[in-house]
Amino acid sequence: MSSSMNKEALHFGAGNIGRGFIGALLAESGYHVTFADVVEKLINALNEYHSYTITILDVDPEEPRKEIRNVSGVMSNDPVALNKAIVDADIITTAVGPNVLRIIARSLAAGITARRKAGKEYLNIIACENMTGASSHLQNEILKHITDEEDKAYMEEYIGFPNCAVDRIVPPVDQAALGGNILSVGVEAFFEWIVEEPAFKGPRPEIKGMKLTDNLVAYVQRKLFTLNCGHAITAYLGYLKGYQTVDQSLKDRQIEEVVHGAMLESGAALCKKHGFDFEEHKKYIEKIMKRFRNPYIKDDVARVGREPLRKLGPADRLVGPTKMCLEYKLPYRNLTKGIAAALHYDNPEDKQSVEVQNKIKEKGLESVCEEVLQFPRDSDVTKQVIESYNELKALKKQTV
Ligand SMILES: NC(=O)c1ccc[n+]([C@@H]2O[C@H](COP(=O)([O-])OP(=O)(O)OC[C@H]3O[C@@H](n4cnc5c(N)ncnc54)[C@H](O)[C@@H]3O)[C@@H](O)[C@H]2O)c1
Ligand SMILES: O=P(O)(O)OC[C@@H](O)[C@@H](O)[C@H](O)[C@H](O)CO
Repeated sequence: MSSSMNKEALHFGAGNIGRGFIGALLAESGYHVTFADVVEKLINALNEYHSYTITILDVDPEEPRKEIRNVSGVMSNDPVALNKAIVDADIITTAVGPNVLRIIARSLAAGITARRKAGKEYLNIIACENMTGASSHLQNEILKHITDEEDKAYMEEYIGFPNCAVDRIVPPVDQAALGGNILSVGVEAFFEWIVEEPAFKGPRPEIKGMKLTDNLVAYVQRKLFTLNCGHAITAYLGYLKGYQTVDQSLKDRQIEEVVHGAMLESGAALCKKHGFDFEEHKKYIEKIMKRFRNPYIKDDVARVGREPLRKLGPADRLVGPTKMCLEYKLPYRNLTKGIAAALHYDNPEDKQSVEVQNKIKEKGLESVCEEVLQFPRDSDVTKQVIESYNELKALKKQTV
């Protein structure tokens, strides 16, 4: 550690979760937080103001606004400055999106070599992304750039990659309406950050609001297959029916029923797999429905539905719980409706949506189910997805 009075955190991604959640917890726990990002105006603002405001978008928040201080920025594509930040760091976190982990891995590998040469010891790198095993994935990506045996041994001994589950809804906000600047961020009051205890190397960091567990997979899947599953289905059905936001979409009874039904289906499988109590799990679902309906949060369905190819991946929020239902021979009718809605997601501004639509046109739906969802051809689950897809076509015609 740099010194007990001056702890250094480096956080990749000065976006919504970076500023609105992880960076803020680190700063409130006494770290000086350096944000690394590729957006120059964000980095310039961080270096000009060294602080920003968080507004709590909720009913009667205890503390409606918070000032986050002791922050600065570094361009992620400035190798010298970034390397110094990696060497100086006592902890590194990320919230850049799962696809960007591969990109930052090269700089992290160079920084790890530099730490070894500088005689630095323990460091933990926590990838705070909506993905099972995000930190382990980052570790593997970093290892692809580490060829020196000494560096490999150093990384094995000193660099920890605890996985985590990260939960707080941080939507895009109208910063002018919040009376702030480019750094201002609006968040719901709720937050949960659960980190894999056994994977830490060296002393555990003390971070306000960070909870430790030795059963992380259960918590990541509980969150991804419940909240993110319901969120994604709301977004895709909402988009299909012409709604702008999550709360608007859920006022539609047809959508609400499928979303709630899908979360109950994934819940039944999660309880079988991880031993959660079903009654407790139902309360967890109700709380999530309430969070989705938060009238102070206007979360765009295009943000929640972003990158459908990632969200349709075999271990992600839609196919992952469906496979779990298949494993335990449980119903999955609403989940397949959600998958079908994602396959309909046709937003020219989202590159992955365009890619999915082109794939369907070129190869046909059944091939896409096989290639993207990794469901076998002619299986019952593929048939259900196709059936729901065709039903939703009619819905699309009614509403457009
Ligand atoms: N917003 C939420 O409600 C929420 C909640 C929980 C988890 N997450 C997860 O957090 C992650 C980030 O989501 P977000 O909503 O904050 O997205 P965001 O787009 O607001 O932020 C991502 C940031 O990463 C930056 N970035 C891109 N490439 C980079 C690079 N090479 N180096 C450094 N920075 C780079 C972007 O410029 C952007 O500022 C995602 O994995 C998401 O699933 C989001
Ligand atoms: O960030 P994504 O694209 O994986 O998913 C979109 C939303 O579901 C997500 O950002 C939630 O708001 C968040 O996971 C709440 O904790």
